Amino acid sequence: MHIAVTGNIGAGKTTLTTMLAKHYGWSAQFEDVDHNPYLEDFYADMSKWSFALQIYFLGSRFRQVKEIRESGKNIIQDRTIYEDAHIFAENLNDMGLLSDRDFNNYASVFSLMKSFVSAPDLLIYLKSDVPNLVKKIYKRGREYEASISIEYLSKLNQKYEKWISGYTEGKLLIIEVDDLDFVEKPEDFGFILEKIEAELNGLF
Ligand SMILES: Nc1ncnc2c1ncn2[C@@H]1O[C@H](COP(=O)(O)OP(=O)(O)O)[C@@H](O)[C@H]1O
Ligand SMILES: Nc1ncnc2c1ncn2[C@H]1C[C@H](O)[C@@H](COP(=O)(O)O)O1
Repeated sequence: MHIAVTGNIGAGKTTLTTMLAKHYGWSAQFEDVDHNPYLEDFYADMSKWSFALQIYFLGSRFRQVKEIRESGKNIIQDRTIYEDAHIFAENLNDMGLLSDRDFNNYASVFSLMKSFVSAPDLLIYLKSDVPNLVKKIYKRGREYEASISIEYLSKLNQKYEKWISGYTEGKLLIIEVDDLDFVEKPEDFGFILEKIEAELNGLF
């Protein structure tokens, strides 16, 4: 079984992935953030570092895809390789922060990799509006994320909505998280578990 949690920066993916892995006793796969050699530089100068960061995330996410394929374990994954390409890289190109030449180069590598990627059994999209994302990013307190603009988050949210509305690769569960506090309220976490189990009925 492979479940992936998807959503904008600060939506609660890492938190939910951790809680689900603990609840089901499954392995969790997290994004390469703390040891990422480009992320801090990227936020200081997006145009200069966007290509290097995209290639780094693509490689690191593809390593996870390979591990999921080979391990045979039940895995909960925090963000997918699709988001790197369809959300972040595309958005940087739209914003003029990743040149057409670099984006086309990136896209051709991604399209090659995509043929090796299997969709998760269930994709859980954590939908959140921009003011709530800002609050949660602030609560998390990573210094280099202080420069993230409302414009950047709004554009990413638009990309997410577009991508999710056309997602047909597998089962999809959309959870509106702004009125949920699955960290502090067990009943809110229970609500999410019920939804997941209803989607995966028969697969558990
Ligand atoms: N539903 C929620 N209710 C309250 N706080 C939340 C919720 N989801 C996430 N948080 C908090 O918001 C911050 C960002 O969450 P995180 O899981 O790191 O988001 P993501 O991995 O999507 O970027 C963390 O401090 C986390 O504790
Ligand atoms: N592909 C990416 N391009 C740019 N930035 C990215 C990409 N993938 C993740 N990120 C950033 C966004 C956050 O600052 C950190 C961690 O993501 P989060 O949504 O908070 O788990 O990496």
